[in-house]
Amino acid sequence: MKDMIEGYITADGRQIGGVLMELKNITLRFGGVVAIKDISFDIREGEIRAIIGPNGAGKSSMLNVISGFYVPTEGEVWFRGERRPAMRPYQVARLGIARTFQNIALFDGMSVLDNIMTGRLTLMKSGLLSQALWMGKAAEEEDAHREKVEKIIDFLEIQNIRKTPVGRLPYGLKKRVELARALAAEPKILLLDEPMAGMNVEEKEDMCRFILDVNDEFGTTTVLIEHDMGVVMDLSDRVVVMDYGRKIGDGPPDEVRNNQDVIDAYLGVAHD
Ligand SMILES: Nc1ncnc2c1ncn2[C@@H]1O[C@H](COP(=O)(O)OP(=O)(O)OP(=O)(O)O)[C@@H](O)[C@H]1O
Repeated sequence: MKDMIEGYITADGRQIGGVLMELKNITLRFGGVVAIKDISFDIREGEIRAIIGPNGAGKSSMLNVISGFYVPTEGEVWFRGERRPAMRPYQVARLGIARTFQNIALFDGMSVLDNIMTGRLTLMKSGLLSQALWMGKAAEEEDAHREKVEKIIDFLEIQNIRKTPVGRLPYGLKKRVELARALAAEPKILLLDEPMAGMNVEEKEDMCRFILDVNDEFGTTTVLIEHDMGVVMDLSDRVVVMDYGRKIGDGPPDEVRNNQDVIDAYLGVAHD
């Protein structure tokens, strides 16, 4: 039963909370190209929210608006009850929004552990200078960060590769390390840009399980773009459907699946 203020209980019995982020009448233009046209929707605490649509529909642009990387040409982004001003990416990271990318963005020469540690940089209080002047405190802080990171490593079952340079890992594991790094930032909202792209069936199953487990264990609000409809239908609580920059559907997977506009625009179209 849905309640606009308090949230709702999902079919599988999870409690979804109140509105965490609200996108209000978002329009985004790149010169003459209108990537997003007057779209509004919200993201609730604890929810897995998918954004789907054909190629060029505006999904990545929308993810970049949510992350704060793009400032919308028109419209407002509200986060935790306040209008979010234009911000620099590091300021957004401090607000608690972490993401993974369509193309993996990890440091190939660094170990899995060190890559994941970089996810905690925005949470670290002691910089280089304080480390030099006040070693004890900085070391203590680093221990605490390592402990958090080790927990995530255990949770995502990557203990056996923690010292391996990321460049040597197969694709599916790299994606899992990326997820681990995003989680290391303890995000309020986790943004996943095509987390299953390029994966085989087994890797997809693993990734699905981890996304659900993360949501279950940490209550992480998750927004994901995904092309694999099976994955979207299995994973998400609510789905926004975009086509040519417009929103043509918004609701639980079953509702969206039966929406004729969506069938015409997306489900009926062959996709890679
Ligand atoms: N930086 C940019 N400069 C100019 N046009 C852009 C830019 N980014 C996106 N666009 C245009 O905006 C529209 C939406 O693109 P976007 O990448 O958001 O779609 P998408 O749904 O994520 O596509 P895909 O599924 O192929 O990744 C497209 O017409 C694209 O060419």
